[in-house]
Amino acid sequence: MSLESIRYSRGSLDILDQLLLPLQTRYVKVEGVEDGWKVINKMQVRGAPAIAIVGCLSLAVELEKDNNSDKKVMRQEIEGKLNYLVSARPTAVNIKLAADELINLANSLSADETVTPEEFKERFISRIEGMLIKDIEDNKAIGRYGCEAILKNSEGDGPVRILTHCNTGSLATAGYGTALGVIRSLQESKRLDHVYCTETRPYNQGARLTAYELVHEKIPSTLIVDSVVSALMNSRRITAVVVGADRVAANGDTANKIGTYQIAIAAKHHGVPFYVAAPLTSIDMSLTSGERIKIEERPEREMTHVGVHRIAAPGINCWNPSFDVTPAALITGIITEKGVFAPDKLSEIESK
Ligand SMILES: CSC[C@H]1O[C@H](OP(=O)(O)O)[C@H](O)[C@@H]1O
Repeated sequence: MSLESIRYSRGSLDILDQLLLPLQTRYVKVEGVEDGWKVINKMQVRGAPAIAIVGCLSLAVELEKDNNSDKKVMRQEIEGKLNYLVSARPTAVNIKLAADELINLANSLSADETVTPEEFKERFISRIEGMLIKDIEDNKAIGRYGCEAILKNSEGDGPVRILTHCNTGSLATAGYGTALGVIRSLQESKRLDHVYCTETRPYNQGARLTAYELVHEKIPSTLIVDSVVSALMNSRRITAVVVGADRVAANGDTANKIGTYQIAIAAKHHGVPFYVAAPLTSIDMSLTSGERIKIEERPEREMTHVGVHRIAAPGINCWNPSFDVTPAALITGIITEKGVFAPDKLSEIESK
């Protein structure tokens, strides 16, 4: 059973505070959209799919308590709250796509005179609840397709070694994970020899979260410092790199956790296949290339301190981009719930 980052029932939402992991397991109650924005912006919950799901669920719990009976007012408030939630973190596209879908739903429910205010709320909240279930189903499909592709692409039928970056597991999604879902599928197929996970400075998603998930499930793994990646590829046979995504542009350029780009360069140099695992909700076909992806810059304190302890010299300037963009040319395949696609073939997904 993988870790539960989101606890939801109609009218009630609690999230696992990932800033406290792995030393403390504490859930934080989310009573509405204000709370939703805060837990996303502070990165108490993080990961592109989880951000979208928690943001929308925070609206669902708020709407469940709302006794408003004017559909037009509800529609207007929903649009404003969703646009507010999207502003919590700019790079991941999932919450923007979810907001667009829900605003369209609210518009059609409001315009349909046969729909009562009670039905409006019920159908709107049910759509959001469906996202929670669909994300897990999508991740299981990503896991299967990714496992199949890596085994097909590897030499012989021996066990494989995977390198991953950041956290893309149950703590970044509704469950099972994207890149970590591929790793789980390889483990279930008994073809996984070893996983190497990077620390992923400065938030340490790898050291604190991915390592936590891997140890929790007894998956054979080793933690490495971010700067060891090239030395690892040079000294160990790495079968493939599998990472997640926050926003994939139409040409396959992919924004992901800072450090992903240089791992892709090292993989190219060492002839290691480099896969991005992401649901369709992470693909932004409105962007022609990765140049237009907004890269979030986070507070320098996340670099200069570990907890309350300062580790960087006072007064030094800091630059703390939270993501970088890996060009499509460095990506072997994009693993989605519809299958694995070459980066320049994303437009074919719709027809699958
Ligand atoms: C399921 S992939 C999620 C994606 O989000 C992470 O970023 P953050 O921890 O800042 O939300 C990282 O880029 C992962 O690949």
